[in-house]
Amino acid sequence: MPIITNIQDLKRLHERRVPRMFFDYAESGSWTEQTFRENTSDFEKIRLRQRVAVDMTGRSTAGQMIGEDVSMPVALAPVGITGMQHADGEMKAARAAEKFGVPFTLSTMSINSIEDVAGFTSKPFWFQLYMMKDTDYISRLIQRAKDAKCSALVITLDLQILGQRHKDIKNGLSTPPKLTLKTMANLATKWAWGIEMMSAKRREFGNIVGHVQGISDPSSLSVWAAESFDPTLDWAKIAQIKEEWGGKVILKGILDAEDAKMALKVGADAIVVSNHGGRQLDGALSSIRALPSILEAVGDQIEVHMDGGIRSGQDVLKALAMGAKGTYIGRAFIYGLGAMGQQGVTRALEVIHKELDTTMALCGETKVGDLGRHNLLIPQDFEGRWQA
Ligand SMILES: Cc1cc2nc3c(=O)[nH]c(=O)nc-3n(C[C@H](O)[C@H](O)[C@H](O)COP(=O)(O)O)c2cc1C
Ligand SMILES: O=C(O)C(=O)c1ccccc1
Repeated sequence: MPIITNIQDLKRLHERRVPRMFFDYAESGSWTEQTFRENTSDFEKIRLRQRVAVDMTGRSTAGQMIGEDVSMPVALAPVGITGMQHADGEMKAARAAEKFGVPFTLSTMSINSIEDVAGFTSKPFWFQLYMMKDTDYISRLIQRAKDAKCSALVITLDLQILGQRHKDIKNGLSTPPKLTLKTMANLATKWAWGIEMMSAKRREFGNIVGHVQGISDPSSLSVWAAESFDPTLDWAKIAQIKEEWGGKVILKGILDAEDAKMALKVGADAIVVSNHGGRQLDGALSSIRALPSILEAVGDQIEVHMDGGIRSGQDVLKALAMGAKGTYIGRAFIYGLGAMGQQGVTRALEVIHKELDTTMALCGETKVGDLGRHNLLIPQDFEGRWQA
């Protein structure tokens, strides 16, 4: 087994193992990919304050997210068609998260169903909901998530239509995928992935089986999303869904202080400051740059989480020190899954945990709860350079 010391190692193995179509799908941002790039490059602009001669024994990364104990405040983000990166990828990622003591979020767009994941794990996971036009179908999904004892509903608000991702169109990514000669030639070189995929329990969208009907062009992911998702989604509907669910609600995809205030008003338990990993509105602020104004607006009244661009434990530390109470990783765990299945997700979590712990020690801190702005050196123009 290769020696893996960082997330980039897993990314390289992922790219080698998984068909181009699915690697590109995971890696892509929308349009020019500016927001996607800045999600990571803006983390680099923040520097850390080194402190010395502080007793660094007894360190712990443990904390809580929405009242649930976590071994570190890093949840697995909902990622669509995770099961195409590795057979039964959602089940494997959920189990890795459970063993590590961090939350797993199952996407509506998963290959494994809610029931598949519930049957494979013993702790409650979180379910991510996309609001679709078919309200009966949404009600059934909510009931299934309740039956599976999911402990939070994560409602994603930033994808009622799909941002354009050039590579997905060129690669013919759709349901089912368009098998061009180029795609076939590439698939032929990914035989290890193919052989393993034949053992999958599920080979179709587990949560949305039977829901892909009456679409004018089912061969395009964006046409499918545009025709299935509810474009009339508004705060009143979000309040209704919250009522129907009756449990904890996390609103994901908030990037503006005004929207954060609306989330507070509908009574969400937490929000996720997120631009969908730079896959939706290209040109939007990076998540880490959007975070301070949102914390200022609602940070003392609601739990604020963030995702986007986290590729290391140092990034996690920066987000927490900035004031986020929790973080999520998307691609960082997908690289691990694509590279080595469950073991790879575990490795991604281990890498991030180690980096977080070491960085904490070198910053003179022993508890994640003690992290704060005092640990960071933030350039003067980092905030407030873009005024509405
Ligand atoms: C391949 C891929 C698929 C995604 N699918 C979903 C999804 O189904 N639902 C959702 O709410 N977010 C989805 N996201 C967004 C992630 O939940 C998360 O916001 C993002 O990946 C964070 O950025 P990062 O990848 O830089 O960590 C997806 C992201 C990626 C990369
Ligand atoms: O790719 C995504 O980011 C995503 O959330 C999605 C949306 C529709 C279908 C599959 C995935």
